[in-house]
Amino acid sequence: MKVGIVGAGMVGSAAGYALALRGGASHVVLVDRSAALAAAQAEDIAHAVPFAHPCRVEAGDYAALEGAGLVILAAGVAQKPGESRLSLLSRNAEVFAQVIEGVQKAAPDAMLLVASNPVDVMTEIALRASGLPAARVIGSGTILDTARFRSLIAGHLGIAPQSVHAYVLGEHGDSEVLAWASARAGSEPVARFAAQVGAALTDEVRARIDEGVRRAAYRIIEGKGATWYGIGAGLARIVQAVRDDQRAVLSVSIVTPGVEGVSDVALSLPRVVGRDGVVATLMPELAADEAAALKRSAELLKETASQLV
Ligand SMILES: NC(=O)C1=CN([C@@H]2O[C@H](COP(=O)(O)OP(=O)(O)OC[C@H]3O[C@@H](n4cnc5c(N)ncnc54)[C@H](O)[C@@H]3O)[C@@H](O)[C@H]2O)C=CC1
Ligand SMILES: CC(=O)C(=O)O
Repeated sequence: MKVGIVGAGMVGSAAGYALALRGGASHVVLVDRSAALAAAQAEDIAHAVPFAHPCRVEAGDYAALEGAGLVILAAGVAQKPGESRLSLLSRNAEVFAQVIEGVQKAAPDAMLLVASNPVDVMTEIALRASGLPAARVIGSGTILDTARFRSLIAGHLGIAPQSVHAYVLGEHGDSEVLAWASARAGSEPVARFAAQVGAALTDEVRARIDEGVRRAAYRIIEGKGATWYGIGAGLARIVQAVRDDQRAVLSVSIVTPGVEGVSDVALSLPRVVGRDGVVATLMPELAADEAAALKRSAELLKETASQLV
């Protein structure tokens, strides 16, 4: 599959690199308002290809996206230390007005995979501007937060993160919801698994994991200016699910008809992802406090998106 990436900064280039290493695309085209940056990133990523899988990597303008099956949108501004994702909205909404027009002229049917923050609201903007079906305008949503959650639970239990089945729901941002009630390690509820391996999930441990997930981006941005490896791998994972029609269950964001009484809001739930985009959505079992937090997250996103109209 030919994959376009608009925005060849840290996130876009990390996604291109992850695609090249994972063999997630046959052809990657990087587009940026700085043609020199896109060209440099494409050349650098192309030099990884001989060590990985066959893949043509090049830079281009929007016209070069023609024939792309999917376009990753990673253009715009990123958070400065201490800044929230939601504070980026007006600046990135302006960027998307140009970017989506450019993408649609060249590849009107390409699926859109949104990474730019605030990713849930940007997904709704991309949906409205493109006129594509909601299932084909996917935000990376909480795929990264879910990875952080699994990795911290796994570290506590002393097992591989791949053996943890747990999701972060709602906003990719401060109001996100760690779904503990449905979390499993192997086939066991995490608390039962934890008791069996002598690593009790006390309130203190849960609070430490919650903070570790919710504040991860702030910590990393403070330390190195931006985050890119985790999301780059997450974006490549979503692309592979689409390309290979995997029907993988991933926590991604699309505009959703109804969540906890809130209508038409983009947020993350576990969703089945394949060739046609999101083909099904799951509502995990939630504790009462988790359901209330998901409702608050949905209301916050709905309110934020409504300010754009
Ligand atoms: N969804 C997620 O989990 C994550 C999302 N992000 C978000 O991804 C976005 C990109 O972050 P970085 O790559 O770190 O930023 P960056 O500044 O390194 O890259 C952004 C790129 O967008 C380009 N750009 C800006 N306006 C453009 C336009 N009109 N047309 C084409 N290209 C344009 C810039 O030239 C720049 O190369 C940010 O909004 C950031 O918050 C970052 C990490 C994780
Ligand atoms: C920056 C961002 O959204 C993240 O790393 O979660």
